[in-house]
Parts: sequence; C-alpha cells; structure tokens
Amino acid sequence: MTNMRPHKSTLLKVVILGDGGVGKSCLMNRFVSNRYDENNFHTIGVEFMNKDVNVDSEKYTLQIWDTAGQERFRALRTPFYRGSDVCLLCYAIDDHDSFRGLKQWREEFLHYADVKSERFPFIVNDLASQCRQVSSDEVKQWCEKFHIVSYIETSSKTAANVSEAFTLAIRQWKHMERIAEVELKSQDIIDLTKSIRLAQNRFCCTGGSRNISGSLESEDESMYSPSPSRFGRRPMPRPVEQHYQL
Ligand SMILES: Nc1nc2c(ncn2[C@@H]2O[C@H](COP(=O)(O)OP(=O)(O)OP(=O)(O)O)[C@@H](O)[C@H]2O)c(=O)[nH]1
Repeated sequence: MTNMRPHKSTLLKVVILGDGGVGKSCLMNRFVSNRYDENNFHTIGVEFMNKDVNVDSEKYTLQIWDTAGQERFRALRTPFYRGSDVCLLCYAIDDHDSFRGLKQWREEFLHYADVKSERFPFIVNDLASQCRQVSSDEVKQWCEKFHIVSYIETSSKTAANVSEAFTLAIRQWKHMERIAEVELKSQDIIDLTKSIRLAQNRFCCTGGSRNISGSLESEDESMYSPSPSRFGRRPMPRPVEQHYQL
C-alpha cells in the first residue's frame, strides 16, 4: 500500500448562457456524454452535469449548468448564476440576433452572479454551422470592447473544439486565480516605512511622542486591517489573450 494521497480535484462551476436554440444543451451533452441530438428539446429552467477532467496535470470536476435561453424562463435560471467560476456565453454563428443578444446575457450574468465584469473569466463560444452570419472580426471587436480575451468556435455536431472550449475555460480560470493570489499577497505586506513616516509626522506636529501608537491606530487603521478582498471574491486582473478557431 502506498501512503501517497491522491491529488484533490478542484470543483468549478461553469454556467452556459445564450439565446434559446443556439446549442447550449448540445454542447454540454457532447462534452459530458459524447452524444449529439439533432432534435433536442428546449431546456426548462436549468440542468446540470458533472465531468472530471485533467488539465495541465491537475484534476478538475466541472459542474456544468445548462440554462434555458428562452425569456420566459429567466426567473428560473438566474438564481443559479451565483457562485460561478466561469461563464460560457454562446451564440449560433448562423444567427446574428443571437450574437447581438450576448450583451444582454453578459449583463444578466454579472447582475445575478454579483461579480466584477473585467475580473471574471468569460468565454465566448460560437456554435458553428454552414451559413455564417457573424464574422470573426465582429466577434473579436465585441470581445475587445468587453475585455473578454477568450473565444472559440465549436461544433457539437462534429465534436470539433468541444473539449477544447472547456479546457480553455479551466485555463482561463486558473490564470486569473494565479494572478489574484499574487495580488492578494502583495496587498498583505505591511508597509513599515509608511508607519515610520507617520510616526515622525506625528512627533513634529504634537511635539511629543505620547500618543504615537494610539493615534496611528485610529488614523491609519487600514494599514493593520486585513485586506477587504479577503472577505469577498478576490480581484481578478485581465488575463492573456487566447483565441481559438476552427
Ligand atoms: N449545425 C449544428 N446544429 C446544432 C449544433 N448544436 C445544436 N444544434 C442544433 O440546434 C438545436 C438546438 O440546440 P439546443 O442545444 O437544444 O439549444 P439550447 O441553446 O440548449 O436551447 P434552449 O434549451 O432553448 O436554451 C439542436 O436540436 C440542433 O438541431 C451544432 O453544433 N451544429
């Protein structure tokens, strides 16, 4: 028997959003079960499936939430956005209206998930088809406008780029986590030179050192308090660009 503990798996919640009929359920089913149904039913509310994957030698359990794109299910899907780690914004490449709808999907997600826009890993997913109505340049410009750095073209029908889309999502999440950790560490360092400067100033003004420690605490308490970011979602800076296309 070996004493080595197996590597723990990181659980990530991935939410898939987009207009009704763009292919969200097909994407999830292709990825999780490698199945494709030409005549899929509309999703009512939300459905989720789990899948374990290995990316860059690390284990992840993806909890994938497929949401109903139709407007009448809005109230049923929005409570499930909270706690998401990644959001896949989907549109059908042969339906320009579904591409225009991305703006609203992004806003709905940010509102109900309660996360910061530029600090959240969004992936834009073009669900491929024969008759293209949305050009690559248009998608690129849209992503740049909203500071989204990853987009990928997939086809659930042929399975092209489907697992790559989820790998991209994980890498994007990981990248932002790493940078956030570095930021958090740098925020935690107490600037001792600042406290010495403050102490000197106090001495000049009051002409004595009686109240130095008490005054410092009351006037610059933030120096000694834990960073506020510890108590909420950590800050996520913008990641590197990753664009994939078929
Ligand atoms: N050509 C092509 N057709 C697709 C693809 N993915 C889905 N479709 C077609 O689009 C239909 C709708 O796909 P769904 O996955 O049900 O769409 P949805 O976005 O989940 O729709 P809602 O549940 O209403 O939100 C499917 O029944 C397929 O006929 C794809 O990658 N390529």
